[in-house]
Amino acid sequence: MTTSIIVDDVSKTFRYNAHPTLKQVLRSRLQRERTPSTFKALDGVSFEVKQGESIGLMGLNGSGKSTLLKLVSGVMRPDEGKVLTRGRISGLIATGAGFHKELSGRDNIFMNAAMLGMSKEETESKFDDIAAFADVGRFMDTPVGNYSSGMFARLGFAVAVHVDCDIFIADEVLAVGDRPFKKKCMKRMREIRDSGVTLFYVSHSAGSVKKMCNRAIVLEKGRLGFDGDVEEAVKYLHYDGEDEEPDAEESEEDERDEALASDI
Ligand SMILES: Nc1ncnc2c1ncn2[C@@H]1O[C@H](COP(=O)(O)OP(=O)(O)OP(=O)(O)O)[C@@H](O)[C@H]1O
Repeated sequence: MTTSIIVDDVSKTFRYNAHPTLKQVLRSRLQRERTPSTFKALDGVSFEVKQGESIGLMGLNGSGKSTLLKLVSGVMRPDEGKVLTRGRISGLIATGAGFHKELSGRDNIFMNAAMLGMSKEETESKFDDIAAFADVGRFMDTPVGNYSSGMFARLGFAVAVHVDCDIFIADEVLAVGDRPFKKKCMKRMREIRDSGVTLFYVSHSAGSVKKMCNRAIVLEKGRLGFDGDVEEAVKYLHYDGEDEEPDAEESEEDERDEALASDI
């Protein structure tokens, strides 16, 4: 099987406060603070993905999932290590990313599609399908600055799922959007997965990862905690003593996802 993604010993460092005020700088000097100003959001992460694998990316808040996806999609570069990908990448990394608030939904579809590598002709030929998927109705010609967060997600996801790609990245897909839209997204992602596209799917819900993915990667404070079978990954996360409270939320979310998945 062809290799789709190689992540080789990747690290990414951020500053805690990239733009401190003069007052903050002076205070920290006067108090001779020795707190570190940087931290590693990703620390020596390595794995390989074969074409057609569906990966569930899991981990607690702030563990580095979105950062990893940004590196895989090329939105960011690693400070150390390398990321190699094969083929065209599509997906939704952050709701509303790449949208111009003053432009209408229609104009943003063309602009977003161009950013994902689609020609104007290709977008024109798929426009009706994209608009039907987004289902924002008469708001299509309204500036997207007036859209709700759910409408943003609809538009972004509608464009992303109509790109012929080799790797599909889905972050925050189910975080916004109403139930019918989530259902539509899950169904479409399954179709994308079944067509042989490599799927990278971020979720806090064990239920939807089990349904959608054949492998799971768990990040823990920027490090690779687990890489392998989805069921094992879920057990691994539940055995983590820090996760008592989220377990309860997760089971509620799981129930909703179970219901969604069985609806499909
Ligand atoms: N551009 C940035 N500048 C500074 N810190 C950042 C930046 N992007 C992410 N971080 C920090 O890096 C860490 C990892 O963030 P990331 O968004 O990758 O986590 P996550 O696992 O996706 O979290 P969540 O589940 O909450 O979405 C967090 O502490 C976050 O505050």
